[in-house]
Amino acid sequence: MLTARNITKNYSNLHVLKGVNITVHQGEIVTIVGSSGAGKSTLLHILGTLDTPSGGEVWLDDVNLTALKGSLLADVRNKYMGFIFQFHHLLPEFNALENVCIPGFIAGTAKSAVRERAAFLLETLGLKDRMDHKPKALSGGEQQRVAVARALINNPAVVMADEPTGNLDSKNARELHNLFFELRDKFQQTFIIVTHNEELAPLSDRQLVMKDGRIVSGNAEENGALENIIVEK
Ligand SMILES: Nc1ncnc2c1ncn2[C@@H]1O[C@H](COP(=O)(O)OP(=O)(O)OP(=O)(O)O)[C@@H](O)[C@H]1O
Repeated sequence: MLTARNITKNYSNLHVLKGVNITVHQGEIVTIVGSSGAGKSTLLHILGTLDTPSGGEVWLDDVNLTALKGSLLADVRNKYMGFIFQFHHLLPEFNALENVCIPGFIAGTAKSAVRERAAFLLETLGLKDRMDHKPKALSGGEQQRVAVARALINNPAVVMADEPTGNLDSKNARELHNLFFELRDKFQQTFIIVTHNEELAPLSDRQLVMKDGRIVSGNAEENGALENIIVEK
């Protein structure tokens, strides 16, 4: 579904990504782990079209995302990708329901349909009684669940999460991880998650380990190791 081919990223003579290949399938939760500075966030941002690679291509099904520019790229990103960051980035002047609706309104979907889906998602995420609260009246875990609902509003092909539980205590982090697995099981939702969390990574469907700008394990298809593919499935 999402395929990255030979991705490189250079900042003048700093080679941050050195030829990364990835294929992510629908309904998979893929985690990207590795030491600080290995290139995880850079890779996630490139996969999510938030950053451009120096070389290589990112494809979503049969669309070459790397070739898209300007408002077309923004439209495709808003419609097919959801994002969750370490800090929720909810807009303080809007309540939970309104925050979740915003990417749906930007996508041009009928307002009533967006509101209905936002309410459904917030209810699914256990926030039925919190929909009209502004972010500052929500706990950290609740704020992050609103951010998850916002990421899901346009029914994205893939959700990219960069340290989504990095700012949560262990109980709230565990609850959010369980939510990702529920969303995968119920809706076949695909996630790519950069994480340092030692509980989440081993539970994911596939753990890609990055070292010094390369994926060094977890990428059975890249390595062509049939036995790894069989173990994973
Ligand atoms: N805009 C930039 N300009 C120059 N160097 C950058 C830029 N963005 C990232 N880097 C460098 O690229 C390398 C990889 O950064 P990246 O944030 O992808 O690492 P990471 O694996 O996500 O690390 P962490 O776990 O600490 O978040 C680092 O050496 C970083 O300093």
